Amino acid sequence: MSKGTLFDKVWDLHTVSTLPSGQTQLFIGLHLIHEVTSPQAFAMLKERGLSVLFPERTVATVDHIVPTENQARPFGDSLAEEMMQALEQSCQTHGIRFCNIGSGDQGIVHVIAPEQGLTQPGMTIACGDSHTSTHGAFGAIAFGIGTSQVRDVLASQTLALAKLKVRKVEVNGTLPPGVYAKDVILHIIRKLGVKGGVGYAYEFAGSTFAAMTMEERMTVCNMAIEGGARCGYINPDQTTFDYLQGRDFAPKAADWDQAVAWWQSIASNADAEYDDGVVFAAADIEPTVTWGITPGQGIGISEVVPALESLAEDERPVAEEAYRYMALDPNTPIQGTKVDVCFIGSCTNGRMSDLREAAKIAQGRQVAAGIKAFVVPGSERVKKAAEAEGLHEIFLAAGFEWREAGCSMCLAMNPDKLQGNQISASSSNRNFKGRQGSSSGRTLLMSPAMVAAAAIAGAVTDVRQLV
Ligand SMILES: CC(C)[C@H](C(=O)O)[C@@H](O)C(=O)O
Ligand code: SF4
Repeated sequence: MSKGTLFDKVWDLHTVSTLPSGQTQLFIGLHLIHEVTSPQAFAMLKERGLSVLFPERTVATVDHIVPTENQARPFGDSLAEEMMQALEQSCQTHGIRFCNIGSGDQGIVHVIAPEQGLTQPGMTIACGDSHTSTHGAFGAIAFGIGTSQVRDVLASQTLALAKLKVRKVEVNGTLPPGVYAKDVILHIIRKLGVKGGVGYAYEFAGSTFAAMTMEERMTVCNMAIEGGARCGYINPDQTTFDYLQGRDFAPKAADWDQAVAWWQSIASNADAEYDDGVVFAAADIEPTVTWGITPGQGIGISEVVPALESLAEDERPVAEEAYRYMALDPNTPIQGTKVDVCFIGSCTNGRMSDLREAAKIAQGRQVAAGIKAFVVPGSERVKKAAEAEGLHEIFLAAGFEWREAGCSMCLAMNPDKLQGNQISASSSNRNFKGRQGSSSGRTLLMSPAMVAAAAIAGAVTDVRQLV
């Protein structure tokens, strides 16, 4: 087992007891909830006559079902309206802060907690959502949980968990222009596999991550789960502290210095021992695009869809399934693949810097004829900040639609859906079959700048020609 890592330190500090099962009873510092995975948990609580133990440690938002065009209540979709009402009611009953639509604080759960300064180094954070790994960017141990565990956290602020092993995933070097954090994580998942991280926490280390902004680090940690790692993290440093200082829920005055000292102390020791380690070079990473039906089926923009023979034996069945579903042929270039829809948003890439990079590509150019391109800010705050900077005007002038904040076509639990077998270029994190709202819809994952480039060209294109 690893020793002296941030993961070990934070885990040990939050251990309440060792259960007879051998599992750890772990204290959860921050519990984030949304409308999809909480209603049943609240219902289970009610059945047992239990209350929420620490309502002040729970924060709620609504994101998945939010319409990004017409937000008038009741929502057009009665199921969405029902989920919304259930969450509003539960928050009211239990005294939980709810970042509701129009509050100025609403947005995707993994966007709002960091931007409000709720996510801090050394915390344990849980949410009924797999992409909770995002918060690890701050040096928190953050992971997704199921509905019955949401119930457990509501009732006890603790969880019964088995400790993970720690793999150090090192990337060194400077990213070339046109290569982004998204490409780094798609590259890592491609190399280590979508199941490669099962049983592990990924510690992302090395000069490439050290040079990244917090938003870039969030993009990386967000997709740790797509590589099978339940959580991913980056040791807190000056970049982390600078991001946090002055945010609503960040420590203030004398508490700040004390907090920084503590945050520094929980970073992995120089001589920490890991269960495993891998090293990659930033120079080897190209703008990366998925061609298949798992986030691990990615290739560099200059590569061809891999031939079956070039793949490991255990990757072949899903590759064959992917050729059929995606209607893409092995040995053909991914560049030039025609797209129908271009989606910029999600908890992976719906933050300010993502919109800025996409806007740089869109500026002074036009979305190709017949392409539906739209931008969905990750939160109301992101939307407001982007508008203050005039980004919406750049997008609108280029022919993109500019929407309200939410998960939108990342998962299409709202009205934003692909039709038939449309292909989308998407800045989100999952390209599973049917993921974007049509059972035959197809998804190509890439960075937001690459999505903008695809919108302009009407096909998958190398953003490096446009930067
Ligand atoms: C709805 C929710 C449970 C789900 C998740 O856990 O990740 C969703 O956010 C997703 O991205 O598929
Ligand atoms: S944006 Fe997508 S990945 Fe993120 S929480 Fe929403 S549905 Fe899940």
